[in-house]
Parts: sequence; C-alpha cells; structure tokens
Amino acid sequence: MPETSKSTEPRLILPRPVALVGLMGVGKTTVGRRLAEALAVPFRDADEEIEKAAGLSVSDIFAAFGEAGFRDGEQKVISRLLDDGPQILATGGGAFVQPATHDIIRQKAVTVWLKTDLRVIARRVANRNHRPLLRDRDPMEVLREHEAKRYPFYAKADITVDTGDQSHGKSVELVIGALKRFLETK
Ligand SMILES: Nc1ncnc2c1ncn2[C@@H]1O[C@H](COP(=O)(O)OP(=O)(O)OP(=O)(O)O)[C@@H](O)[C@H]1O
Ligand SMILES: O=C(O)C1=C[C@@H](O)[C@@H](O)[C@H](O)C1
Ligand SMILES: [Mg+2]
Repeated sequence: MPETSKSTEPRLILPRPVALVGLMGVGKTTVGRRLAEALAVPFRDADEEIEKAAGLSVSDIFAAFGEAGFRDGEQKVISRLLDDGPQILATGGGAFVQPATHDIIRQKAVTVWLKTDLRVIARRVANRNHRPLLRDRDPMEVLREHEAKRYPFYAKADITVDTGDQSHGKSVELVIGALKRFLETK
C-alpha cells in the first residue's frame, strides 16, 4: 500500500500542565496556542486570564496598581490555572522571575523556556504598544536588561528550546520533540 499518511508520530499525552516561560515577544502566546491545538489540550494565556480576573488590561493594571499589584494578581491567577490539569500555559514574560511565582510554576508544571536571538524578538515587538515595560524605551535596550536579569531564572526551566527565526509551526515541532525526550526520562 502506498504511504499516504503525513505524520506517523504518536500523539504526546501530557501528564501535567506545560508552562511556557521566556522574554516578551518570544512566542509564548502564539506558539503556545498552536502547541495546545497539536496536543489537544486547553490553552491558557496568563496575561489574558489576569485581564479577565481584573476586568482591566495589563497596561491599566500597571497604571492603577503598579507592577507590584500586577505581580500579586499574576501569582494568584497562575497558581489557580495550574491546578486545572494538563494544559499549555503561556506565562507573562516576568512571571518566572518572581521567586514565589517561579516556585509555584516549577512545582505544578513542566517548564519550557522559549528562547531566541534578541534581534529577532526586537523585530517582532516593534510597533506594538500593549507591553507597558517596552513603552517609550528602545526595545533592544530593554531586552538586553531583561536578558541580564531574567536568563538566570529562565535557565532553571526543565527544557530549553531555541526556536531561532523559524515559523510558528516549526517552533511547535521543536517543542513537542523536546517534551517527548524530557517526559521519556521521567
Ligand atoms: N516562532 C515564531 N515565528 C514567527 N513569528 C513569531 C514566532 N513567535 C512569535 N512570533 C510573532 O512575534 C510576536 C510576539 O509573539 P507572542 O505574542 O506569542 O509573544 P509572547 O512571548 O506571548 O509575548 P508576551 O510575553 O509579551 O506576551 C507575534 O506577532 C508573533 O506572531
Ligand atoms: O516581561 C514582563 O515583565 C511582562 C510581560 C507581559 O507578558 C506581561 O505580563 C506584562 O506586560 C509584563
Ligand atoms: Mg503573550
């Protein structure tokens, strides 16, 4: 019989939530959504869930309650979401850098650091205005600061996937491959 099937890979069954961590603009939301679809599990975006819980945009939460107020809500929302079984959770770029939130995510999820060259990220976040930490700043300068402060936290993730400058689809394949290898050793 001719080979007609496009993919013979068995579907990966997630035993726990998977949390995506990494810098803003690296692809946690857009890659995460496609990853969840490929694995047939729910997708959640922590920033969106915080917005729903507060009835305010991330920018408005920063403006009304400051970054500390945002971080407090972020911790509660992430902890609640991760009690909800296998899923893909896109965390906000700063979540894994807050010690208490970091510990909650590490306890409750398999953690995946999505990583790519800062120049690729700077290009992706250019001309967008919904990230308060980038507003009125040179994106490359902010990203370099975040690299210095945040990479030591992100590096504690269970898995690191360098997605380069490839398509969302290719990034999803890379993450699934890395998850399979990681879960096989558990
Ligand atoms: N692998 C990729 N290939 C092509 N485009 C990408 C990829 N990852 C992200 N992008 C693009 O970069 C932009 C930012 O991606 P996304 O919003 O998913 O980042 P994020 O990590 O969720 O950022 P934040 O922490 O600010 O929420 C989007 O326009 C998205 O389409
Ligand atoms: O990198 C950060 O600290 C942030 C990233 C976004 O996902 C949002 O959570 C918010 O804009 C803060
Ligand atoms: Mg996002």
